[in-house]
Amino acid sequence: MNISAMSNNEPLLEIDRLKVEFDTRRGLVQGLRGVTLSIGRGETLGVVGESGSGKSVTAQAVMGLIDMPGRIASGDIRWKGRSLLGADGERYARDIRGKEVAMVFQDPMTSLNPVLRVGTQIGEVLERHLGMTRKQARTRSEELLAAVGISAPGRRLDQHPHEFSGGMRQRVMIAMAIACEPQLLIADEPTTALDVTIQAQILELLAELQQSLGLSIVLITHDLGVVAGLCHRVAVMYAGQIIETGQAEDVFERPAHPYTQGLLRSTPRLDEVSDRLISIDGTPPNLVTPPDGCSFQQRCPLSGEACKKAPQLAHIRPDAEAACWQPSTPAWATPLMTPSISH
Ligand SMILES: Nc1ncnc2c1ncn2[C@@H]1O[C@H](COP(=O)(O)OP(=O)(O)OP(=O)(O)O)[C@@H](O)[C@H]1O
Repeated sequence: MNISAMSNNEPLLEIDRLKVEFDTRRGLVQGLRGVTLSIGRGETLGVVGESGSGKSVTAQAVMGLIDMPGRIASGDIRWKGRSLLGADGERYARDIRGKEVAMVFQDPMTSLNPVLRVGTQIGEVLERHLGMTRKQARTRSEELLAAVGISAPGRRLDQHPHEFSGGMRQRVMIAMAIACEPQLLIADEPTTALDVTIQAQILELLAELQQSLGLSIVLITHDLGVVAGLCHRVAVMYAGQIIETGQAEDVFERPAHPYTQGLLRSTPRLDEVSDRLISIDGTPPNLVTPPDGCSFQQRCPLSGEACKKAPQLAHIRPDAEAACWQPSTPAWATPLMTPSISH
């Protein structure tokens, strides 16, 4: 399917009941246990959850970065309606990864080559993917550094990564990621390694780029504050599954899943003075032997008999879904719909 044949609100990326496993000495780790997600054009989706919930594996699967001992066990990943899996899909995926879909990682130092000048590294992307000459690539690299807010870009191109601060290195990574004018940028904890002021600047840059380039962004983070500032929609992950999803503002105002409520209680709010943050008791389940029923039941204050059966994501409001037998919201919030299975 080509772009012109697509309607504007058709999703760019669809992840469909994706299961990813890792064959380890501890046993078969079920990293993703049936993840379904879609991202529309110009949309920013926040993917949140505790460590080990499956956020990075979801991104890696889209980028084709699941290596041994991991494998995609079942499900599908589609870009503009076409699968990226299987022999045909792999060929298609090679054409779009790094070009139409690009990724930024948490630690730029692991992605940048320390011995090559920054200009050489950005230029290499432009020469390889866009067939530019060295001279064209140099001019474009300078424009890209300027676009991500790096001053004196011509001089900076001749420097090595260690001559840049952490925030500036992340800007370089963003410049490389947008070099081929992608439609989707996946950012995996892009600000976690940075201090708070620099974090805010990088998030502001992402928001600006989204506006100016019409980018869709998947922002992976464990920080709900980051999502609130930047994202239209949010997907909350727990133990390899999405347990709540909806418009970001809506989910933050009316979290329905007890896990989302716990995450929100453990996030500091600017408009509230609190002595102490409440953390969620307990630890996530072992993904070698996940529980039969709801994966949150051992930690859930509302857990009951029904939770011995696994809940599916179900509509709780027209625009929001939760995987919980007893979704609840604060008394002042819009009443919930009777759960109806949607997948
Ligand atoms: N290479 C691997 N080998 C074995 N297990 C893996 C591998 N990569 C991921 N996993 C497992 O898959 C699950 C999901 O991991 P993932 O890295 O996606 O979590 P995450 O939510 O991104 O956490 P973090 O915030 O710590 O990055 C975890 O149980 C993890 O141990």
